[in-house]
Amino acid sequence: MAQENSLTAAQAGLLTSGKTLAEELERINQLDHLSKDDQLHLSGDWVQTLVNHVSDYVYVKDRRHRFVAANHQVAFDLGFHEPTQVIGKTDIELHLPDTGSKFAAAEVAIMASKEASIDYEEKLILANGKRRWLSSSKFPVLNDQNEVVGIVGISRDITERKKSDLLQQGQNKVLQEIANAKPLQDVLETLVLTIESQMDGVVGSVMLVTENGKNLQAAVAPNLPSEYVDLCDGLPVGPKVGSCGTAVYRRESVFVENIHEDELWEDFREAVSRFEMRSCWSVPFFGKDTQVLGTFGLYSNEVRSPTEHEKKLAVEAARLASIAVERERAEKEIRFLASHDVLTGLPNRHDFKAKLAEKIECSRKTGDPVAVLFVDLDNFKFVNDSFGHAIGDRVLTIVAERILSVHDRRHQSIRFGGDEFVLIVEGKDADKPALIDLMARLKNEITKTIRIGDLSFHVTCSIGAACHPLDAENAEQLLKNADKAMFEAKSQGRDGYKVFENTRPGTSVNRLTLLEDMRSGIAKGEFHLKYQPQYDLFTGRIVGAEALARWQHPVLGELMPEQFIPLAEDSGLIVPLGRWVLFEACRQNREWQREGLVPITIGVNVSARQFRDVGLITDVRETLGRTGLAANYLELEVTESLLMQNADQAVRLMDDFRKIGLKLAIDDFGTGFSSLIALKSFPLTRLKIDQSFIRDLETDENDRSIARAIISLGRELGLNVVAEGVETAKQQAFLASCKCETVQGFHFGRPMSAEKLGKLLGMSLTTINARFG
Ligand SMILES: Nc1nc2c(ncn2[C@@H]2O[C@H](COP(=O)(O)O[C@H]3[C@@H](O)[C@H](n4cnc5c(=O)[nH]c(N)nc54)O[C@@H]3COP(=O)(O)O)[C@@H](O)[C@H]2O)c(=O)[nH]1
Repeated sequence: MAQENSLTAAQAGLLTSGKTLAEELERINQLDHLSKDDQLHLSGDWVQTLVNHVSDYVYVKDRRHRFVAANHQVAFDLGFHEPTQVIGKTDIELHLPDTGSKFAAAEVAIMASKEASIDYEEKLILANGKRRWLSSSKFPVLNDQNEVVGIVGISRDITERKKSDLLQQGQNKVLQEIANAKPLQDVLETLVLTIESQMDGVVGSVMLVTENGKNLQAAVAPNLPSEYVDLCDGLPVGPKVGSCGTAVYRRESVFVENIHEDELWEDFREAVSRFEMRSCWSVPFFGKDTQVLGTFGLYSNEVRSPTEHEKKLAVEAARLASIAVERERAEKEIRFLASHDVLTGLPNRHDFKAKLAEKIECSRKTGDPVAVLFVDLDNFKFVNDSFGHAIGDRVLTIVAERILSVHDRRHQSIRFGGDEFVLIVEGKDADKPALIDLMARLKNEITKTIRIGDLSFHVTCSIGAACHPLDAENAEQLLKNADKAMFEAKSQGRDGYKVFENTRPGTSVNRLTLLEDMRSGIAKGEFHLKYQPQYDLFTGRIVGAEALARWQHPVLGELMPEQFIPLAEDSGLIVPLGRWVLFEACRQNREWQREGLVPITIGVNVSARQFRDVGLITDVRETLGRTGLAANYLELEVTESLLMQNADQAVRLMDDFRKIGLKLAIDDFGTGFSSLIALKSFPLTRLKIDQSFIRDLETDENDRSIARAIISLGRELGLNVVAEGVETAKQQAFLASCKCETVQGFHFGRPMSAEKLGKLLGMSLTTINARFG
């Protein structure tokens, strides 16, 4: 008995601590002396005692779900004082309808199956709106006939654990969504819902700060009334703009306990009076650069401050919001960088064809034309070489800005490559007359003076346009044709514009094809030289000839330098082509000499790209060596602008050429910007007056003055002066009156074959010099 009693007592939790085993046994032995009544109490009520003191809910319900027995915890949490107050009632009567029905449904299933349900989760919302999660185990109670008479159950409140799980899951979900690059809205919504799951009667929102830092924009507020969200959207940031606007302004958390009384809400009190929220707590969040990105707001329907736990949650939420926003911005930045040119900020050629194809598709439906404009800066390398890449970059930025200003950003402008820009023009502006007007405006704007620091200069450009459906069916063709038109504009002397003309189908010039043709054409010997004679104006003798390249294209026929030299210069092919010209001109000149003809100087044009090529001096030396031509019969013609690109280097190279004994002529003199001081330092032998001053000599007094000045300047500097482009006897007479020594032009002879010039050189002076009579 003592044994039984001791077990019963131990089970009832009466084994007291701090006693030795012997003492305990002695104490239990004494229980024998208890009264029968006490013994009854101890043996019967221990269950009741236990049940009433556990924090779990313990209950028995009959077949109709009415409480038959319940412990104190059930009664208290349902708002009663005594368990007897719940007896006879059902969950549907005791809980909100939804919660009550869910309990009943689960118990119906247990009774029907006669199977216990162990440790399953139940969620309930209490009458005060608070949420609870229970872990319940319910057992069917069977009578002797094995019929269900009710259930007995025990439920444990696992709300805290559940919230902690939900928080953990929510945080993981947010981080996963960030890692998976989910849209920002989705991530922020998960975040808000996660935080809301932790608090009763509280809803959240995320407001973002606009790019200019001056306003708030509602990002997400899934459980706030949409009218309220609309009210907040666009609010300014300021010292007294509710909780959020002020938190951003102060760059610190703002916890407003009562929005109906706090002065920060004074200006919005009336507007928010129709909504339920009573307090608002806002925690701003920051980017890595310490700039405020937005704020995490919590609204409670009670007048109160947040608990310490709630504050921590809001701060954690703000931290996650900042990660999400920063990630989104970084991604936007990456996307922007992938599709835009960093220097000018314009879209780059990425996706260009797809975009153009889309516009063409659209134009097919609407019937409106689409045009492509190809803008290419002329001699942009000159800018880079002369002023350095930093200035070159600045020029490109200025050009991009100018392009945008011309059409007021109405058309998509793309930086297509180094110094190439492409515009997609839509609607009425894509009609040909409007296109021409647009190109003229673009050209005028781009060529305006550029001022960077102390520098002041111009860049010119060549523009081509092609239009869908007139000139091309698809995006690729449209771009190609605009490029061709641009190339035509370049070929016609640069600084111009051209609309595509499909006059010679199959034979029109395509830059890329032409480039390939040129590469193979050099190897196949498709190039030849023509020679234009230069005469001594007083003796009538041929004293020199200028070698001028021609290309016998297998399909296009004979091409003039203007049709291929710019492309050769841009592509670098001018170096091998120039090497061939140099060799051929020297070889031919030496051959005339071997034939016993009067020795003359042969002039060879050298472009800027060749001049920069470190191998030029070696090429010249080798050419002279291989052909056997004496250096004083070779003259290199360089342009004024070429010399000025890098005057110091030019002087050094020219000195080297002079040391070999070469002659050096400055071509197109008068069109560039060489200063007289610079001119003095170049070891030149000859000035060639540009054709543009000769053309109008008869009518233009200014041109006459310039020509006269150049001739006298040359004389002063001890240089021979050649007037080129002489077409009339009057021009010849004027030049003679100025004592210009040498002339070249159609009036005396067009560029001709080597054979023809050889014959001229072999003729007697009287025959050939009729014009000098
Ligand atoms: N780097 C290289 N440039 C070259 C080479 N071969 C030619 N060129 C350059 O191409 C430009 C055009 O040359 P071309 O079409 O041959 O024209 C020359 C003459 O035909 C023309 N000319 C001569 N006299 C007259 C005239 O009385 N009237 C008139 N309208 N044109 C005339 O002028 C061109 C020669 O000019 P210039 O070179 O300035 O002396 C030309 O600029 C060549 O430089 C090459 O191999 N490499």
